[in-house]
Amino acid sequence: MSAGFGARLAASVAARGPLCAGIDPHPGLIESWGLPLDVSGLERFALNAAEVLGSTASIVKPQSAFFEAFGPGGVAVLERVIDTVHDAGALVLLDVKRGDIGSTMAAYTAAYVAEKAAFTADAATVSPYLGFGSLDAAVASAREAGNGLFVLARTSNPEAHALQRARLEDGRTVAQSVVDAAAEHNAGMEPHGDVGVVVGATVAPGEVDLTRLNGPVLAPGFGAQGATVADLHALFGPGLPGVLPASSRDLLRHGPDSGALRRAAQRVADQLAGTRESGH
Ligand SMILES: O=C(O)c1cc(=O)[nH]c(=O)n1[C@@H]1O[C@H](COP(=O)(O)O)[C@@H](O)[C@H]1O
Repeated sequence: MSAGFGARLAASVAARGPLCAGIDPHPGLIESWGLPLDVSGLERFALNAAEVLGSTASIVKPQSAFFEAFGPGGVAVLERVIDTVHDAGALVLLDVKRGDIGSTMAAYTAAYVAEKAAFTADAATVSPYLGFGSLDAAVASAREAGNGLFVLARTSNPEAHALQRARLEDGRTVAQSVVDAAAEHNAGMEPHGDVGVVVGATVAPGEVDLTRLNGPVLAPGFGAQGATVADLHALFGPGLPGVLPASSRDLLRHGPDSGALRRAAQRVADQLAGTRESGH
């Protein structure tokens, strides 16, 4: 059996840095690459992006919604994207944000992260907002298969504030309770656990305490949603320990030229590694 997700992610980040490159084939982006708005255009867009970003970033996050929007043909393209990213040497975090009662979660788990799952991703995004316990079995079967989960805790969108900052009876915020539940699953794992959390790069510093998490933190909102490298440092600390800053549109707008897309991804990777000026 291959190493667990936490260990594979740590190795990939050590080799390539922490950038999580998103593949979000927005209709406007497909058209801006001069491609038709159909399954053939989606395929050329997404496979080109997968090849380039899969050879630059440590982990690539295809957003399933943009593939599902094209129907079964789009979903078939998503499957090829996963294979292409793997062939290029990166891990795949499939962004599906599933969340349901436990018995239904078992089917989503079989689709995405269990042993012999229908899609061969390394990890998937899930929502804990039917109660974190509804994800417990998914955590167990992902772990058994050597895969991971990223649980939404404090998301990057402004509509999330009221719900995720609300206080429980014990005084913790809802978002903090999600982080704490993930931490329980990760306790004692080395180099770190396989249950990540999502904390948007746009979130105000000090809102969420990640010190006990012992797992990866996906930080979308970096780039197109306005968060900068300086914001990441203010939020997560200077070394960005365990943090995977995620950017989709802000990278993809540099296509269709593969060289330009590769240079854009490398530039961001270098900024994150602190080898360049942070550029703002
Ligand atoms: O789970 C996610 O990836 C996610 C969580 C979150 O809090 N905010 C967020 O934007 N995302 C996803 O991250 C991507 C952001 O895309 P860009 O804004 O183009 O970089 C989209 O695929 C979103 O669905």
